[in-house]
Amino acid sequence: MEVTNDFVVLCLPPPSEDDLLFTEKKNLLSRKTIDLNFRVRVSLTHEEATHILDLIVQAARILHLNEIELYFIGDHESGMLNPRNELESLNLILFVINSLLPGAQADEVGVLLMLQAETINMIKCVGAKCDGGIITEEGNSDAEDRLLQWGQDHGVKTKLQLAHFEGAGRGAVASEDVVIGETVLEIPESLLICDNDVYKSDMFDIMEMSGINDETMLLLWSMREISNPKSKFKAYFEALPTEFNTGLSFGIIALTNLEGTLLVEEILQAKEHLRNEYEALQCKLLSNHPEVFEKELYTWECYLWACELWYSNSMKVVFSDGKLKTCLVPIAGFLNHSLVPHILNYGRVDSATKSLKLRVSRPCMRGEQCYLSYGNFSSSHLVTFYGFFLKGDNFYDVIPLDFDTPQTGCGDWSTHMVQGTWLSRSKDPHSYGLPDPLLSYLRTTLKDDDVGSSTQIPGHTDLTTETERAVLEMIISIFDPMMKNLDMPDDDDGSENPSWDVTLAMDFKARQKIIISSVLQSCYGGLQLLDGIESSNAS
Ligand SMILES: C[S@@+](CC[C@H](N)C(=O)[O-])C[C@H]1O[C@@H](n2cnc3c(N)ncnc32)[C@H](O)[C@@H]1O
Repeated sequence: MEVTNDFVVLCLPPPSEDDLLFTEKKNLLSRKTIDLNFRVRVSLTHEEATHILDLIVQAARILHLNEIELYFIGDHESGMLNPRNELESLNLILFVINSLLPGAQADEVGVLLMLQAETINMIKCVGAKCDGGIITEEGNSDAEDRLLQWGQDHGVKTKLQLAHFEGAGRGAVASEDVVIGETVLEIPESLLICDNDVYKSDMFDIMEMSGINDETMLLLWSMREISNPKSKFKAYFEALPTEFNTGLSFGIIALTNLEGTLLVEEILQAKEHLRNEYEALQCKLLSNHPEVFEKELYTWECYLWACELWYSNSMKVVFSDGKLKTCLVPIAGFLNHSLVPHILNYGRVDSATKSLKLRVSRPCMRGEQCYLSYGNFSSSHLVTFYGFFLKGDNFYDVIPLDFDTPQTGCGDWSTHMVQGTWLSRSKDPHSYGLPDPLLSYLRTTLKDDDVGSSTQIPGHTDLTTETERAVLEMIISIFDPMMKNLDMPDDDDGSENPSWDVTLAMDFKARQKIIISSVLQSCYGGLQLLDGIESSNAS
């Protein structure tokens, strides 16, 4: 800690050089003239503390940007971007404050406590926007009870219990109040299901000789292990669902309903890839070693089930030996996903206790569903690999745009994209809810050089109505056909209650239409704005 008489200096860590967005973050901080060292006067009033905290949060938000967030953040915007970024930012600030407190002088403690209380308050406000889900059933099945008991017998410590939630299957509920930073679930490293278990099995040598990669080995191993009565993980396997209902299991009517969306391509490509892999395995391995790979355990259906299990339930964890492994995590596998999660970062085994500790980044009250973040996934990724998507705003639902003309002097973005324009935080009417990098790319590409005939936009010396019109019309020309494709009537399966996949496909398509329609509406609104400027200029 650095203490200078009347000030406490609160330092946020600079962007890491290992961060792929290191340069972009440095540049953004410098464009916004944000310094990461904040001199906080010890005699601050509450109002002044709130103001300085606001500046600190703005800096922390930049440090936690991912690529999509960086694309959409405008240079002139402020305020919360999305719950994940906000929770990460506020937790970093809390960490910095908490690490200053033990060494603080008496007069510094007051201001630090004020900042700490305000940060916790902000974290609670982010959490208040989360829908905890509706419990449809309490109490567990025998298999779930056996798994929880097995966990307890093997050193799992938890403040969670199970419940069933509407539309989400099982989920975890806090059995007592859990405060920020507290561990809600602790699992010994030895209970994580990973490649170590494959290495110990009699299948390993055959698979290694056949050149099978680690992830496929895990799939093949789990396909047999699930029916091994002596498996160490019997209780885990017995508590798994018999069907996963992800996009990979969509039937033909559901896929037909998705026509016109990028999701249909994503699912078909993923499925084709898996089918090819399976067929290659059959030639290479399954038919040559029937004594190990028993025919009835290694059907295409079983292979697809195992893929769905690993895609929807696995986690990437750094083990105590420093190796990053994909693993199945008993009991943690009951946690559902949210865009306003309690557990954000869980990817490292604690080397002191040799256990994976899942800590909460926002409080979880007794009886409340405790959520995990599976990652910054779009709805299409969630549908394909997890079989659901979230009803609220998903910041990662973007529509990529391909342009032939190369970039010239308008940032380093190699691809462009849009998201629902209602998510834009820009107050400038000439942003039309669209991202800055896309607008500057199109403005440069479509610039009208005939300055004489152009009408300048008031307040924007560099913008003319002609160029703006060309930009908006270009975007409309891309999104109008997309909307028409999606406007085809839905093809339900003829029953009053369409099957789960058809319902999910129709819901997904409806969401895509809302996003595309928001882009079109914003562009048409922009054209009207330009009409108004031109007509007032003419009169
Ligand atoms: C890791 S498991 C979580 C436990 C799971 N609900 C169960 O009953 O076994 C992941 C699966 O849970 C479901 N899921 C997770 N989060 C969800 C959410 N927010 N809404 C609906 N379903 C969700 C999806 O089916 C997903 O594939």
